[in-house]
Amino acid sequence: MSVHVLLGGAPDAGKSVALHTLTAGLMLDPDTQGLFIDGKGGVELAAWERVAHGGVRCDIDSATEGLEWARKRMDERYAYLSSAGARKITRGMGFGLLAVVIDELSAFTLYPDKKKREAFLVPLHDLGARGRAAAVRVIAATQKPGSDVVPTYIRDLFDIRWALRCTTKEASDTVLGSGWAARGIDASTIPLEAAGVGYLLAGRSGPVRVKGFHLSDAQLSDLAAYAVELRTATAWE
Ligand SMILES: Nc1ncnc2c1ncn2[C@@H]1O[C@H](COP(=O)(O)OP(=O)(O)OP(=O)(O)O)[C@@H](O)[C@H]1O
Repeated sequence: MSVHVLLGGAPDAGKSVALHTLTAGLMLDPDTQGLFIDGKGGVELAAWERVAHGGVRCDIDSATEGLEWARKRMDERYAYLSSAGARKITRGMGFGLLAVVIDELSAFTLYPDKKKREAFLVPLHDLGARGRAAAVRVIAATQKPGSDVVPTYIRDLFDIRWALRCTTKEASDTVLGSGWAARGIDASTIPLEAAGVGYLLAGRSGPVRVKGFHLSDAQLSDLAAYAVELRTATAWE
């Protein structure tokens, strides 16, 4: 099963809206735990603050600490699987999804301090590589999907890729995988005014042109408030 999602595209292509739509789908299940990391200083993911473990994390130290927290949860799940003789976390085992949502991944993958950058990349890679069986989902968006910006070994962990409008065919191919632009599937041909339109690669049949749902800021804050309400509902009963 495919799990991790990478969204790439030029400024104003519609990445944040798409990221929120996917996030809402996960966070409206009250069993989902969310880790939110915002490379844009908190402006993008602020709506999810109240359901974010430890709040929305903006600086690399708290982002890394959050990833290490998620990694511990993942290890606990693996320990459970091993004691239960099961291969993957499924409903009914008492664990919800663990969603790791990252906006502007490149703020961390390009962080100037190499030590801090690597401290961030190690748990991120581990969550990407081993998260599948442990019901951990990583969803990340970036304006700069190039291999010089997001290391290829990280990028390749994302099995669902959504290329919104890109500025060049190379950028489109970096999100989707090389060779698609030459075959006419090229997100740099998406018109400027077509925000939310992109090529979605999910599965074996190749990228499909899709338009994401447009979520207004008011709808987003309603959904986020509902996600909070769902988590406190039991306290009212
Ligand atoms: N699916 C959609 N349908 C219609 N309009 C959309 C859609 N998605 C986004 N938009 C509009 O496009 C504009 C840019 O969207 P958004 O902020 O998500 O882009 P972005 O790629 O995250 O930009 P940046 O990288 O600069 O933050 C906004 O005005 C938004 O309302």
